[in-house]
Amino acid sequence: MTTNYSAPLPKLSAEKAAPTLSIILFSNLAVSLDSRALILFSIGMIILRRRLSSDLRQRLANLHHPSHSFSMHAFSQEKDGFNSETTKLGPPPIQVSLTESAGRGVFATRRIGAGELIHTANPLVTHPTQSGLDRPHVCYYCLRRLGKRDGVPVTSARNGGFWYFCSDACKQRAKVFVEMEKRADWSFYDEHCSMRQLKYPFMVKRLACMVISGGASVDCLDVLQPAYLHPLTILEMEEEFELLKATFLKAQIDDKLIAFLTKRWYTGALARLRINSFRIELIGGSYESLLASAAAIVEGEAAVGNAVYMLPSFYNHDCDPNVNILWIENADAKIRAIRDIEAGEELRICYIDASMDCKARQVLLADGFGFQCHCLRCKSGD
Ligand SMILES: C[S@@+](CC[C@H](N)C(=O)[O-])C[C@H]1O[C@@H](n2cnc3c(N)ncnc32)[C@H](O)[C@@H]1O
Repeated sequence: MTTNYSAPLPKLSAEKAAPTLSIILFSNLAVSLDSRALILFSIGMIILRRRLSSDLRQRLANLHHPSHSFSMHAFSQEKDGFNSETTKLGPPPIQVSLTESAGRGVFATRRIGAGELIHTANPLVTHPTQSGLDRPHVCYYCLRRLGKRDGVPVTSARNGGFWYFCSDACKQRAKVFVEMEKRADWSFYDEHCSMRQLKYPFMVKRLACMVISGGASVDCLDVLQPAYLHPLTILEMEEEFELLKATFLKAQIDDKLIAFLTKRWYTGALARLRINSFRIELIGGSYESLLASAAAIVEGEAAVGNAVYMLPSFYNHDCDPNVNILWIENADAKIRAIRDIEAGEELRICYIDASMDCKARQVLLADGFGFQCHCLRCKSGD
């Protein structure tokens, strides 16, 4: 992790803001009490305020302390992409804290056994690969493969094509971006990005549509670490930005709704997607989709799309990881321990193909993620 890291710290969760709210509520209640009760109440309030303000002071101090960390309980209070499976089981046994040299990382809060499902995560934004759009065989929302026996795909007319969904539920959920996509002619933007084989601009387009229709907050990716962008890359991104903005303007989307759409927002979103997005390769599902996956691998199209998540974005890399991330039948991620992990140990995934040799891994990590890997495997030259 680079020393000039400057990603913003996570915001206080609803739970952490609660003490301030309770002071206001108690103060209003005091108006209806008689004078004796009011004196007793006031003394109680002074004690309570002292306790609460020292609690708040401590929390603020923790935020600025180098060992700043936040538990998964704070995350599960937010709309961050956890699915019900995780919340039903309670907070996962991990916390995000600062590492010595790799920025923030994920640490075990208790011993985790080999094979244990640590947590699951739903994506914040997904997008199918280009081949999935040209010859639709994955759900436009959840990226599930559309096998013949998976039910008749629910389709929706699109400019010159169709959106394919695996179910009515996905079709409903996709409304937050599809309704906005339907209103515009994307031919220039899509062609520009497809010709350059770009994938992340499609995710930013989807995110922009979600923000406009109220399906995502404008700053939902801000907490993630941004990649360093070369000035020439920024220039190229600004060209894409102009096309995106022109598309919305041509579709006569209200100026107020697209006020957030600035060069800064666009490049900021891309900078975050570059190092935090996952390439989704499915490993299972129905017999039909297993066959479809096998056929796709033979054709060299193992990936069904890309997706970005909140919590999985905090996992650092190791060429010999102790955790892996799996996608069984759609873009919902499962994070599983590969071996036994002790309490306090950092959980790391492998960002790249671990079967490559040391030199190739080092080059890929430096070029793609901007860091030099010093993991034990790299140190041993393996
Ligand atoms: C997906 S983010 C991981 C979370 C990140 N550390 C943070 O604070 O948000 C990927 C970035 O983390 C840093 N990183 C991840 N693994 C690392 C490692 N093994 N050594 C140094 N930096 C690492 C790099 O800056 C990389 O671009």
